[in-house]
Amino acid sequence: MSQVHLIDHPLVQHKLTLMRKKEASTNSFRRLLGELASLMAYEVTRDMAMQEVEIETPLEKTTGKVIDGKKLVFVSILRAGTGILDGMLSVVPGARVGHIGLYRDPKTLTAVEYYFKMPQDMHERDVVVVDPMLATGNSAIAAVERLKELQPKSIKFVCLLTCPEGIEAMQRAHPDVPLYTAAIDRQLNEHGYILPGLGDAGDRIFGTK
Ligand SMILES: O=P(O)(O)OC[C@H]1O[C@H](OP(=O)(O)OP(=O)(O)O)[C@H](O)[C@@H]1O
Ligand SMILES: O=c1cc[nH]c(=O)[nH]1
Ligand SMILES: [Mg+2]
Repeated sequence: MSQVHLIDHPLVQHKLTLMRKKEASTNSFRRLLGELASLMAYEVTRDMAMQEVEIETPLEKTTGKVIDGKKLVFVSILRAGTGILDGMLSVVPGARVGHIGLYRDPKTLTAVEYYFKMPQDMHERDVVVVDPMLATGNSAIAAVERLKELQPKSIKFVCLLTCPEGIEAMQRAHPDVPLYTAAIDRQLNEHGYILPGLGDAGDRIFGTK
């Protein structure tokens, strides 16, 4: 069973509440998502591998620890993943980036792939997949399935919001992939939207509705 990390830090919860409000403008929704993603990056990268390097301060030689950001790949599920990606990159600017284009068929709610581009040597890399919403789980499950074909060292999944149905589906399909989320909402509605949720994440980030 995959671990579920609920990131309930007060700053994260505060920003999420502002984002949920229907009157939040595209501008503030996008800014808040970026800020939230930077905060979530702290939790997600907590166990990142470090290496010791020799450095010199103005006073003497010493050693310090650094991360190897290049081994980390953020994989954004288009479109809405872009909103999280920017915030994560502001904290780990050296990370590589992959993109998977997926949209949900509105009738069947299955994920349809339209784009896939990853960095090379994925088998040497730790992957963090980002998408604000884990609803039915179909998109996340399809994205992780595709990534597993490339045999990365590890895969984590980060979202802003999920629900019991999404967690259960992901745990059934990919029990080895830990989930990070800022909230677990009540349920899905009949159109596969999370309740109370925040609406359509892609439309709210890009102002397309
Ligand atoms: O768990 P699921 O039921 O698959 O739903 C979640 C997916 O739905 C949204 O994308 P959408 O299909 O709206 O595409 P978009 O990002 O291009 O708007 C969201 O960003 C996820 O990718
Ligand atoms: O509530 C939801 C569910 C899927 N995708 C969204 O953008 N919002
Ligand atoms: Mg959408």
